[in-house]
Amino acid sequence: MTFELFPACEAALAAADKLVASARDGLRAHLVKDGKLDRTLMAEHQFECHGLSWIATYAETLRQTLEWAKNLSTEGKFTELEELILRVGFGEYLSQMRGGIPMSQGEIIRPDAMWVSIDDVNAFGTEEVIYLIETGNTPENREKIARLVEHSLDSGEFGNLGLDEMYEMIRDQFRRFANEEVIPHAHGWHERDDYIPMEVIDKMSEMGVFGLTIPEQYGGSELGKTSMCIVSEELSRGYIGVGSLGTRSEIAAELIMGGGTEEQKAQWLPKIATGEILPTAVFTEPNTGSDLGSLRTRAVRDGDSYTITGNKTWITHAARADVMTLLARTNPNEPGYKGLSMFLAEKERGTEDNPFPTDGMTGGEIEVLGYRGMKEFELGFDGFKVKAENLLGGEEGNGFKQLMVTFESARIQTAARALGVAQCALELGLRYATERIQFGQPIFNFPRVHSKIALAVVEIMMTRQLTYFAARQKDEDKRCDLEAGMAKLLGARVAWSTADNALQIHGGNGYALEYAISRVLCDARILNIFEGAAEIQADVIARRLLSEAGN
Ligand SMILES: Cc1cc2nc3c(=O)[nH]c(=O)nc-3n(C[C@H](O)[C@H](O)[C@H](O)COP(=O)(O)OP(=O)(O)OC[C@H]3O[C@@H](n4cnc5c(N)ncnc54)[C@H](O)[C@@H]3O)c2cc1C
Repeated sequence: MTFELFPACEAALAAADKLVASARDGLRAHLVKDGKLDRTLMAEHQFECHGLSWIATYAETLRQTLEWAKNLSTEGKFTELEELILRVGFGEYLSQMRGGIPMSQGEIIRPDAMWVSIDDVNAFGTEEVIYLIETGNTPENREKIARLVEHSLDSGEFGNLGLDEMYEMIRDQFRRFANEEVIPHAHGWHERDDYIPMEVIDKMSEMGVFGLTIPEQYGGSELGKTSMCIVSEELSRGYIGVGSLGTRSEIAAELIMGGGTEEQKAQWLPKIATGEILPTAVFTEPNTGSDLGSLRTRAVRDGDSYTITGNKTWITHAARADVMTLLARTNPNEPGYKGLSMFLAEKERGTEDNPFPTDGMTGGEIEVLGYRGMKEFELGFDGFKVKAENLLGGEEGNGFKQLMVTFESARIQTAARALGVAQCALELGLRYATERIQFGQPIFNFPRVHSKIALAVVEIMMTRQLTYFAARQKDEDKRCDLEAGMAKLLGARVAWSTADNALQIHGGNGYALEYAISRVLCDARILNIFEGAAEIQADVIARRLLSEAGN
């Protein structure tokens, strides 16, 4: 049977939503005690709960992909490539929802594991779902996509992103910047473990990267999160380190906007917006990563200052930063989140020879696989002073709450960085596949090679639409923690799988340090770890989905 494409996708989406509801109900039937979600039971059944997060993420991704396609169609811009992306994307994700979704390599979640009844699994197999699965991710469609993007390296056209003119202009500007100022140098910076040169950061300041989302009143461009996504993706396509330079400014600005006093906003935001001061985010400790609520670094009030004592680790760009958004415990009698406060801790910018010149603070570099260009440090604080006026919001005990307000933006931005890394890997894989000759022809001609390219084109576009959706929600002041978490979760997986597949396309050369894809693989790996590790992200999403349905 043949169906009209959009109505078939609508019907399949309705079936997908029912499957998600069935998984959620199945889980709740096992995890709710006395009408309340039992956290201990939830922890015991983490695999199943995280499965719910993944199928819900797939359903939301399909919804946003269909919205994108319909909007393009209305504007007369729905060409063969976008139609193929929609077809392959729906076919593949529906098929995985029925048969099993990879939460990580080897961890496949299937409906029956979430107590979805066999009847509900069968009900998911509607005529439209079967039609889309059978006609979607076929070898013919993958080859057509591959042929349509085969010569797209110069134009950067891998399907219409669905952006309006203003966003396209921003994208163009940053794409050119990445092509000219970043890509030619990125691999050298990585190989030598160099800092990204200050001249590059200065140019980014001039282009307004650090003040993109800061209100005009404080010297920013007040452009919103969609612009932030576009800029972060294009810069990260050049190099993840460059795309991540804005992350700390974004976190600091969000913290100050959300929790700062008027004086703090006036003092800090204009300088962050212009790039005059570079912030760093100081949260993680040697014994405290995902479980931030138990962190131990102490801040003790002593007249008009606080004295900080403790150890932090994994602090990105710490030496070159001018201010630290530092989370510390002000109330030792309150062991959880409530005892934490956030500080805007000033420090002197370090140099290569003297990275940590400020009194009361020491640091040592952590050597890393990828994500270089800013360097990572462990920090020691012993008698380090912060002015009392630099307690964020002027009131103790709000640090974790203030940080939580920034999670949505930070996750959207990280999803965008993941998309940039994935796009970079896709382009490297495509270039190599079209240039490398084996058995008398470009390896691109072999289905197992061009399929990898085609599926990357599809998944990147779908994840992009989910990320843009979260950004739009944020711009409209709507709660979007769920969508932001989903975009981050999926984006990190797509970045990793695309980088891994692109390296595979390079064969042995991909394993050589001199080839850029070796770096991109290492860069992609971090995305599943920071800004909420994949397991934590899935847990947060599951908790929200399971709680929403009842208590
Ligand atoms: C390159 C890099 C840069 C970073 N930059 C910064 C920075 O600038 N500032 C900063 O403060 N921090 C930074 N971090 C730290 C980062 O945020 C943490 O690594 C992250 O929060 C995870 O914490 P952890 O490493 O202690 O892992 P852990 O929390 O020990 O987790 C280890 C593993 O166990 C899993 N796990 C933990 N708890 C659970 C659970 N309840 N259920 C299921 N699985 C669980 C995790 O998902 C993970 O896979 C950076 C880290 C890296 C590697």
